[in-house]
Amino acid sequence: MKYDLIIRGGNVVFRDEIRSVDIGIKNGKITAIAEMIEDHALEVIDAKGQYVMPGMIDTHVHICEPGRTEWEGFVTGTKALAAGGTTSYVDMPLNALPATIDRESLHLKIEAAKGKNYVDYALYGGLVPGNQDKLEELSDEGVVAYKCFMATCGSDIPGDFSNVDDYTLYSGMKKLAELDHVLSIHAESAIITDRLAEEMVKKGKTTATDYVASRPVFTEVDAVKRALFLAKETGCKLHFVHISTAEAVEEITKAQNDGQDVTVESCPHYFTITTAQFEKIGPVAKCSPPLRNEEEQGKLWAKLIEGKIDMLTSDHSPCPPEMKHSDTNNIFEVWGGITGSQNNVDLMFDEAVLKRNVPITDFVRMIATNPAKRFNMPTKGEIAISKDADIILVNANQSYVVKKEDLYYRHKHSPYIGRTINCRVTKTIVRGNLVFDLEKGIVGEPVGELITYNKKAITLV
Ligand SMILES: NC(=O)NC(NC(N)=O)C(=O)[O-]
Ligand SMILES: [Zn+2]
Ligand SMILES: [Zn+2]
Repeated sequence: MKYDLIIRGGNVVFRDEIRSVDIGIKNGKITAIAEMIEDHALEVIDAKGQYVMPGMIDTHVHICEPGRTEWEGFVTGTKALAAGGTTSYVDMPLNALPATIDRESLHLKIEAAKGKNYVDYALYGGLVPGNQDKLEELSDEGVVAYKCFMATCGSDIPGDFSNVDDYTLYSGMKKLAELDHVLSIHAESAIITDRLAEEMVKKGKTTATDYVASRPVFTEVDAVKRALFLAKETGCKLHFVHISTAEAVEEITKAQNDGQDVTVESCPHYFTITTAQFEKIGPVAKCSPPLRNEEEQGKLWAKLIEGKIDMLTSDHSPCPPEMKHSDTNNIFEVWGGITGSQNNVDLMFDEAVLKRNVPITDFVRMIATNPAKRFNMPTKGEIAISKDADIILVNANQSYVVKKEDLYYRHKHSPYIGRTINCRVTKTIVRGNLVFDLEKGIVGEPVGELITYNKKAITLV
């Protein structure tokens, strides 16, 4: 048989246009794109009336396995990703125990992940105080990028992740510039936000709005500017994770225009939940940087519409429900992190494309093409001949309400429960394998494979 699978008659989203064509797939790759593929295939999917696009590459996911599998594991986490239209993700180096900060911990991650992923996955290495001499071995083992925190994220648990001091940030950047790797940064000023939080709690101000006020816009902008300055000094490539303010995006755009190699991501929650809504929804919507007010959110939307946001990610940072509970209703005491990866594609397609007329080609650039480019996945991110057949079908005329029982997460809480979304991912295909079908749910075995990027091997070739 010439093809294993043919996807027929969908509105296929290419780099710069949408065309109604058939896609032929053989051995996990796209091998034909034509108005009409005459041949037969083992399987045929009728995509008429639906958008056919590259699956999302969610480059910001915290799977907490090994060590904190009770928060989220590979099986549950990647079922949620598959059901939401993600075909590859990058796992963050923190929230598992140990954190992924050297060869040994990376090997533990790789072992723990084997045979449990429903979608393809790549790994981040961490930059933390004291591990500068481990960055190279992480690169040799195939991490696709590095991650550090400028905000406080320390815990006393041995093996856990910690944030960088300025020296670590500087010297880490120097080393990563040498290794020619991207450093991703959680950019918030640790010193200022920690002190503001302390003051709030002392005054008994412990609501969601008080929490947001303890992490003002300028604390994100300040950290972004400092990181950009050090990156200029060291020549390090940067990526800013979960940026929540237009002002920070502006600083990043300026640096890009100045020739700095820097990219920026933001997440669905910053576009869809305001501070006032956070106050109503409660702790499940707590994250850092925090959810902003309506005016800030509007400015961030303007940046997305202008094309200044390179990519969208979930920052899926799950935890057990008890960690989202405070007996005294003190928001500062609960876990900061949103469980949201199952609603990346549908929610943002609805809000950006259907409601705000963002071109679908721009949307696909943000969810797939740009992340593949930035995080070194040359076989992914586009519907084109010889690329991996990582494909999703989206029905733009199918509304649904997010229900707890439809979520695949280990812990079925999410700020989007009860929300109506006006489109739906109906099928997710990873390298030619159907892994999610709206009618059947998750199908088949966990086919996800590890994506590695070995800089040394590539330069030697
Ligand atoms: N430890 C975390 O997972 N933190 C995450 N938490 C958020 N975003 O609230 C993050 O990425 O910063
Ligand atoms: Zn973060
Ligand atoms: Zn995160």
